[in-house]
This record gives sequence, C-alpha cells and structure tokens, in this order.
Amino acid sequence: MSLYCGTACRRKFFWCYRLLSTYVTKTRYLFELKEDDDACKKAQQTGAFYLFHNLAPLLQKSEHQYLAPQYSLLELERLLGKFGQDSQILEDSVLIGCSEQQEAWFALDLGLNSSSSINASLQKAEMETALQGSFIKLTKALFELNVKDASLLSTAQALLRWHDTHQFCSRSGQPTKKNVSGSKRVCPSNNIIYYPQVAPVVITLVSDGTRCLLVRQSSFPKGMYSALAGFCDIGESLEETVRREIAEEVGLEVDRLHYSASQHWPFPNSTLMIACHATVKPGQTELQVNLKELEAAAWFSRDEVATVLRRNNLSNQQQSGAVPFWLPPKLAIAHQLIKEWVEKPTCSPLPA
Ligand SMILES: NC(=O)C1=CN([C@@H]2O[C@H](COP(=O)(O)OP(=O)(O)OC[C@H]3O[C@@H](n4cnc5c(N)ncnc54)[C@H](O)[C@@H]3O)[C@@H](O)[C@H]2O)C=CC1
Ligand SMILES: [Mg+2]
Repeated sequence: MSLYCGTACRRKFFWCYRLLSTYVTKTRYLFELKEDDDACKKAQQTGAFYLFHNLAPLLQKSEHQYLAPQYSLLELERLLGKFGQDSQILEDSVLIGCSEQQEAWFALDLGLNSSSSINASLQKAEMETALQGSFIKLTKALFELNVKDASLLSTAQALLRWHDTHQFCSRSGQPTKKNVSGSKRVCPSNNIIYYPQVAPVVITLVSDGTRCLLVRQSSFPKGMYSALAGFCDIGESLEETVRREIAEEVGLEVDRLHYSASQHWPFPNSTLMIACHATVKPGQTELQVNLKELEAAAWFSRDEVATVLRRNNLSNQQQSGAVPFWLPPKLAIAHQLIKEWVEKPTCSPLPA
C-alpha cells in the first residue's frame, strides 16, 4: 500500500508523525521487544552487546574515564567461536535499552554459571586480552563512567544479577525460563511469572531550618557522611517510611517533608532511591543516635556543607587532611539532595 493513499490517510500520517515523538517511538519499540520474543530475537541481529564477567562490566580506559565498548552479534559470535564456544550463551543476554535509531542494546555475562554450562570454561584473562579491556567491578568503576554508561551498566548488572539468583520457582522448585528480552521468568509447570525485583528505599536530608543532618554507617568509606536512608517496610507509604526511619535512626519527629527526585541504585542489590527533604519540629533537634544502625550523626551548617561540597574530592582530602569529612560523589542522589539544600535555602516544603 502506498503511504499517500489519499487526503485522509495523508492527514493521519502527519498527525501520527507529529504525535509520536522520538521518545514515544523508542519507548513503544522497547515495549514490543520486551513482550515479543520473535521481535527481540530479530533486534539482536542488528543490536549492540555490552559484556560482563561475573557481574563486572568490560571497560576500556580512556584518559580520565572508563568507556563501555559495544559489540555486534557477528563480532560476539566470532569471539565465542575463537574461544571454542557456540552461540547458545547468547540466550542469557538481557535487553537494557535502545538508541533513538532503534538499535537495541543488550548485556551478556560471560562468566556466570547460569543455565548454559559453557560459560564456565570461558577464560576471563584471555577474553580481556582479546577484547582489549578489563572486567572491572561496578563499585569501582561507576563514578568514572559517563552518565549514559553508568545508567546502562547499573541496569544491566541489576538485571543479570536478578536472573542469576532467580532461576527456580519458589512454589514448585522447578527451573524457570527467561523470555528473550529478560524482562521476566516463567515457571513452565504452573505458569507463575516472576519479574525483576526492585526494593524501594527513602533517602532524606533532614534540616532544622538552618542546619542539615548528616550520618555515617560503619560500612561507609572512611570519612564519608550522607543523608539518612532506609528500606520501605511492606505496607508503608513513602511518608510513613521517612517518619519511621528518622525516628528509628536519630530519634527525631518529622514536621514537614517534600519529594525531590529518585534514582536507581545497583548496590548491593537493585534499589529505587526516593529522595526527600524533611524538616523537624522546631525546638526538637536533640539527636538520639541508634548505634545499632549508625556510627555517627550530626548537624552541619550550610557553610560547612558548602565548603565540603566544593572540596569533595577524596584524594585532595587525603593529601591535605584539612577537611573533616566528605560527601557522596556527584552521581549518587545523596549528593544531589545535599547540593539542592545548599543552593535553595528558601524552598518551601509541603506538609507531610
Ligand atoms: N545512592 C545514594 O546516594 C545512597 C544510597 N544508599 C543505599 O540505601 C540503601 C538503604 O540504606 P540503609 O541505611 O542500609 O537501610 P536501613 O536503614 O533500612 O538498614 C538496613 C537494614 O534494613 C533491613 N532491610 C529491610 N529490607 C531490606 C531489603 N530489601 N534489602 C536489604 N536490607 C533490608 C536489613 O535488616 C538491613 O540490615 C543501601 O542499600 C545503600 O546502598 C544509602 C545512602 C546513599
Ligand atoms: Mg539507614
């Protein structure tokens, strides 16, 4: 059928064209790939693959940052062939996004002992040499990636980890089967569908109007302070989690709170960090720190925090020893929350 079959059709075409932005087209394409195994297999033919080994992404060092190389299906098949493997391992790949030109992006782990046993024999060091890169832990590399790669590799790692740890049905004990895109797993014996898990976590910067509350856990890197965080309990609203966590960890009551932004966070598992600002009731600022949860908590003035934000570079601090503490790096939502508070002292919070 011709594209321009008449006035009505032409009008419809232009209407659709105007309505469907690149973003919408891309989103609907990804939706199709998640739902339709054949469409997803077809997309692999022209797609690009990011490689992992035991959940560590393959990276190449370039000047001051890491780059994540992409490989075509053909390149990947050649690589697997070179190592004496067949391409069955490609069935373990997961869809992680697509370009504006609808080139689908996948991630594949060459080192996990998944359903495909051939993984086990792949030699990490030999692969690194062949690929001219290194498999580097994401905890180490995340802050030296550009925003796009950081987000893609975090998603990829979370999804690969979920598949690796959810290979059996918790009702029947039978192996579950991944769909082509990796958006779900199904138990063939009872048709229960499992979807990748994300745990909601609230992260709150508490203020008393002039100072903000920063805390540290013993597991934090030395000297780092952050905003107060906690997992949502089942049955709670976000507001209830914020109130409970603040009461539990530092013994304060929230007066007002408002939402700021959110972020997927891959460590230690997949969490959705929901960032809020909160103020405490006037005159009720005395901290009762729960030492089972926190190592320390303290109020800091805007000037102190602004100074630390400006000098928030670990190596400089270690050299000078002048800065008493440091804050999470730019990519972490805690950093954004703290920066927002320093820069917008007059933002008016909504009642909780
Ligand atoms: N992106 C960022 O800027 C920041 C991210 N975080 C993340 O926030 C998360 C939560 O912070 P915490 O203070 O540790 O939480 P928390 O205050 O709720 O304490 C952790 C405890 O909660 C319990 N818990 C309940 N549900 C859990 C679940 N689904 N997974 C694991 N533990 C669960 C466990 O007993 C665990 O020991 C951490 O994973 C941390 O990586 C924390 C600070 C900054
Ligand atoms: Mg906590």
